[in-house]
Amino acid sequence: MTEQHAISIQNVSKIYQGGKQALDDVSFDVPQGSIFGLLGPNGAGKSTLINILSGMVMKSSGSASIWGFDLDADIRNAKANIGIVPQEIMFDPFFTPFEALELQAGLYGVPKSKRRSMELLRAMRLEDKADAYARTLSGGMKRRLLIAKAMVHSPPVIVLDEPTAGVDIELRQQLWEYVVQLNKNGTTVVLTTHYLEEAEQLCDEIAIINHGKLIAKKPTKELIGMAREKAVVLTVDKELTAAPMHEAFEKSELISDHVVAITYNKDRMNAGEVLAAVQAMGLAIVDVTTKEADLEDVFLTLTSGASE
Ligand SMILES: Nc1ncnc2c1ncn2[C@@H]1O[C@H](COP(=O)(O)OP(=O)(O)OP(=O)(O)O)[C@@H](O)[C@H]1O
Repeated sequence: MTEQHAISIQNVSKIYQGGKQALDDVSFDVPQGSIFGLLGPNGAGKSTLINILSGMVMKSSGSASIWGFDLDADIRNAKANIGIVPQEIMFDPFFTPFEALELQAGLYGVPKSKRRSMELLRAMRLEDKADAYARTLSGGMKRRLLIAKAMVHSPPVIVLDEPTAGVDIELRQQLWEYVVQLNKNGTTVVLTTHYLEEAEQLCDEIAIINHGKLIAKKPTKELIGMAREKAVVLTVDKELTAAPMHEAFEKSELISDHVVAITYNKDRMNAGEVLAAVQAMGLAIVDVTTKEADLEDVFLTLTSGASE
């Protein structure tokens, strides 16, 4: 058994009945101890991949292992080492949160002495709802209960599929704080999210899937470094009737009479050269702000480029 990867995915493909190819030869590893982001536009294949890991969807080919246990050869141990928080909220409405956790722990064969239902409810700030019916919980509370459910068997890897979809900002912040805490305590966290800003802040490493294919997998900082386009916003001394254009600029847009936003390719020129080109057009520069690339830029560039 190899222990260096929390999850290893090798050449995994999935073709659903009816012929839809949701995953096409996807391979990547999730390092132990990381917070790993799995990003992609709607329908990219993220849920399919997560459902394969949870055993809910059968892959068509390839192999995968969790904490070193092969999904095909040793599904029991593979499952024992992962906790999956699904995208959809599903509960038996007649159980209380405490009962739901006890039941889940029972399903995983966690002995009574090792159960930590109250501890998990406290961590998810649900202790005062321990004995309420699940159907009386708010959407955010249900989502937190789902996270607690995925943790009953103390798995070293937890996967959160869009955990903050439809959750208000304050609660999102709380959920992420808990995720960070969980990770600090040694749990490897894999998450899918549409909120690129959150992925950028939280994740050590990010994989991007588009149309079933892995199109990037890098440490977050490197991925952001892949953005080629940078922008400067210049305030000039003269009133502008048209945006100053130069063949080396990617784009030039008039923001107001005196302000122009210029996008350039950082491989072709630097900010100094952009300023020099504008000055050479007879304009004096009064003020400059630069815009750093973020994950959103990279994401859009990669996902639009790979769609052909
Ligand atoms: N059971 C199924 N049968 C046939 N096609 C499916 C099935 N489940 C998903 N698909 C298709 O496979 C593709 C990938 O879907 P998947 O749900 O994995 O994407 P996703 O990246 O998780 O998207 P989202 O962010 O919207 O959840 C989509 O085109 C989807 O319509």
